[in-house]
Amino acid sequence: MRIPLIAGNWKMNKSVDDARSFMQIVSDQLPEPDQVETAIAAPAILLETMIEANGADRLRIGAENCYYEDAGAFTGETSPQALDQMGIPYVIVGHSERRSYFNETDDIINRKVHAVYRNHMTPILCCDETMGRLEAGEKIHWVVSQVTGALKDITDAQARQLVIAYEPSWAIGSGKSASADQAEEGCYLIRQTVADLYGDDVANQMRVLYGGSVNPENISQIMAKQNIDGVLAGGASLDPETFLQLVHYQK
Ligand SMILES: O=C[C@H](O)COP(=O)(O)O
Repeated sequence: MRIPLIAGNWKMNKSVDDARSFMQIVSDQLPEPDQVETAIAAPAILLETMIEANGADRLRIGAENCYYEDAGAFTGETSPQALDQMGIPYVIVGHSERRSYFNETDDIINRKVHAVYRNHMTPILCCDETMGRLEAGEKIHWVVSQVTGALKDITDAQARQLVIAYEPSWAIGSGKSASADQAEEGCYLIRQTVADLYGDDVANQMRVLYGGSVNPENISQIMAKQNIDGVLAGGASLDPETFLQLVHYQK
């Protein structure tokens, strides 16, 4: 059984004080992780504050990015080894904002996926898709090539733990979510790609999330789809009450 994962990605939107007060509000209102797993990915500079404030320890505190080397002369980068030492379970890799603003290629993303696994964490691998590619009928090729590129030389055992998020760029921050059917189509395509690479058993264990303008009104329809195991929410994860509504989408 795949446990649902409701994850937030704060991006670069919160101060240390914001992070602390968010944790004070949500940390004792979250479900048991074996029912619904909850996570927030935050900038590295906020992680220590969040860990300290994670009272009931139910929220998984993830990182938004890391470098692909463990240590060395890489000014300004975040060490995956240090994240592991902090007890961080998840790292987002390959978000479309990293691909477009920081020129991250499939090769860089693949190196980061390896670095995350090497340091005992799990990547939340993001795959995007632009409206132009959708309209040009290139969606399948584009999604397949991102998944295949990111997973080069990743083992079956590693792929089994993987989380992949389908995040169409046109739905991110636009207020226009993909429909539940479109989200399901993208997530199905990702699962099929993993099945082609690693077999059905691995593909059926791996969790696939949808991200792009998820909110408390649309989450139930999205979560009802067969191939969608959770969401990666940006804007809707910033406000503690809204995040709690996402987390309790079944109520
Ligand atoms: O990682 C999260 C996505 O970029 C979605 O962001 P959004 O929910 O603000 O559209």
